[in-house]
Amino acid sequence: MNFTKMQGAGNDFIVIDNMDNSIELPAPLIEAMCRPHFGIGADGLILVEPSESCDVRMNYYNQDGSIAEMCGNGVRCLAKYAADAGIVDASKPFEVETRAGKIGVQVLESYRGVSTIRVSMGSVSFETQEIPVISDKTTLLGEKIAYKDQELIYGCASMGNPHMAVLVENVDSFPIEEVGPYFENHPMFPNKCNISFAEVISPDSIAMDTWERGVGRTLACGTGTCATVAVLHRMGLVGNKVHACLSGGDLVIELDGKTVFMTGPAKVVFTGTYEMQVPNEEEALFAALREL
Ligand SMILES: N[C@@H](CCC[C@H](N)C(=O)O)C(=O)O
Repeated sequence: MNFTKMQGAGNDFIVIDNMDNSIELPAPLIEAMCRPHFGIGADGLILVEPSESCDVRMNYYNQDGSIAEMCGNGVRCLAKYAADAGIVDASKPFEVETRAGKIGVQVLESYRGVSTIRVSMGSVSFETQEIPVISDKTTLLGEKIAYKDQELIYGCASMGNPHMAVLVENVDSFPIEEVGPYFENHPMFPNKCNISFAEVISPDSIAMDTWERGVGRTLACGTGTCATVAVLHRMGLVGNKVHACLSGGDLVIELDGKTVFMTGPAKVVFTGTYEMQVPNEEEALFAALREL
């Protein structure tokens, strides 16, 4: 199977052309392809598909093979792929269909293989029912929650997928690997949750990292950054244009009412062919074949 490996701010994806709708990938096969060291290795897998309502469709899967409604860094990579392959005319803005709705995309510039892409990410929602998060309250913004002997301040938001933003004093020393999975699988989140840890540096600058649902710690999360900036803005901690410094790169987030815009990079890393019959992956392959 031919694929293109791409990354946006260090969040990496296997991108596969499915414009003829001929490819259906069972979850165990996606997991095998994304598995670091044994597979191609990626945080997620994107099938580039035709759309009836937009210029192109993003069919997104997490590293563990689970479906996600939306991926911010992934949509920039898909946009670059579609532009480079001539699937869309990138000289003007275009639209991408996702499970979270229509996303507006504009390729701002391409320089030395890196495209800078501005994405209209749609509306943020703070409604607990929409996120979803189980609570008596209609929104959770600036709430306190206990973790072991600590009291953490957090807020929740949806960018089509669920997010919890936790305020931390120092993102580099915070035990993300421990706290991330605890909240990802917390009973308050019926669909699990992406957990971002944010340090406010100034009203227009934050440092953050995300523990992603279905993946683990990643170098950047686009929807997580949008949700976190929106939560921090509602808590009065940042303005409406914020520079986010993530482990894998930087994103700029702008808020216009409830609409969120994200600007960041997208790059092709390499192209290749995935050999399906690798001995170490026999079990995953058999499981995948059983599902076909
Ligand atoms: N990396 C992404 C988010 C991918 C989906 C997420 N793990 C989920 O399950 O919702 C991004 O850049 O937004």
